[in-house]
Amino acid sequence: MTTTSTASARATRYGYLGPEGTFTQMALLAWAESHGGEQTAYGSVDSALEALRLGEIDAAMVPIENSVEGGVSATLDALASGDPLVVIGEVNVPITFVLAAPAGVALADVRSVGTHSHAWAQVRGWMDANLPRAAYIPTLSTAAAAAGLADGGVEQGYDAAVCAPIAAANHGLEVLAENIGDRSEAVTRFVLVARPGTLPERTGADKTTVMLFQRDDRAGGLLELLEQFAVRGINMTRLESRPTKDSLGSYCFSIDFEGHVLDERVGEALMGLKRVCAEVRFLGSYPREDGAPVEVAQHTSDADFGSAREWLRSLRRP
Ligand SMILES: O=C(O)C(=O)C[C@]1(C(=O)O)C=C[C@@H](O)C=C1
Repeated sequence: MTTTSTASARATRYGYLGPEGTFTQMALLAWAESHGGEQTAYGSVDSALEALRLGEIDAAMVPIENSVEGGVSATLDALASGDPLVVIGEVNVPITFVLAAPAGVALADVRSVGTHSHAWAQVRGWMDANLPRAAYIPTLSTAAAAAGLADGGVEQGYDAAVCAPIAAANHGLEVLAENIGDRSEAVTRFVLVARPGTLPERTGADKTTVMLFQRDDRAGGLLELLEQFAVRGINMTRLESRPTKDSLGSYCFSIDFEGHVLDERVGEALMGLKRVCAEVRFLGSYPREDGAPVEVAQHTSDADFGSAREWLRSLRRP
């Protein structure tokens, strides 16, 4: 765990998936440009979120979703259980990978490659074409893979690392190949997570994240959840199922959707979900990074919900 301070008076204490040189740190540095703060690197998503739950830090930056490989299970699972946490912001980072190795190692010498599982999934095509026999060694982050090579790397059990260019430079590694990602436009979305008690203001360009646990397994059960969004004109931006870990075939659903808990249609949808689900874990409402305003579907504005509620009140108290 390493701490770097970038601001003065009562700095916010941020944690991130480290060590230095991860894409997660890039996300936090982008956030810190406008928010300042003190930064502490943790070895895993779990340890960063544990430190947050224990109050050692005020917020943690963690990866949640990649445009090529999808959801980051470690983050989704850590948010689904344990003391509640909420997302208060998001940062999208374009992903560029290099293959790096200590001086003297040539591409032809590489028999094994260390990196994070999400990074490996994004360079699989390049590996098949260029190092088809290389063994994959999983590491806790791309920067941890680079750090493991810094002292020769023999005991790490791999010859080269897939990492960000900055991680290769930080550890004095040589770049054997650049831009090895299979999709040049790959992006990872990171979320800044805090303890409950902070609700970012409604901006009109917001997202909300929830984790839904069903009451029972029956035909139409998922449809019942989804129609809570559909009938209120709410657009989902991510939907994933994760095992509840209780038994085989038991799943919960991690969902991001457009809108803020203070929007009437979102409030109504959350109440609908609360009625039909065994548990609704509210994981925060926060501004979208791209600032794209939510398109409010016909008959689903705050005014529409407000006048319908007034009408009902008039019927109940004639
Ligand atoms: O290992 C890192 O550098 C990370 O920040 C983690 C992570 C991820 O979990 O997806 C972030 C971005 C890349 O897609 C690969 C790995």
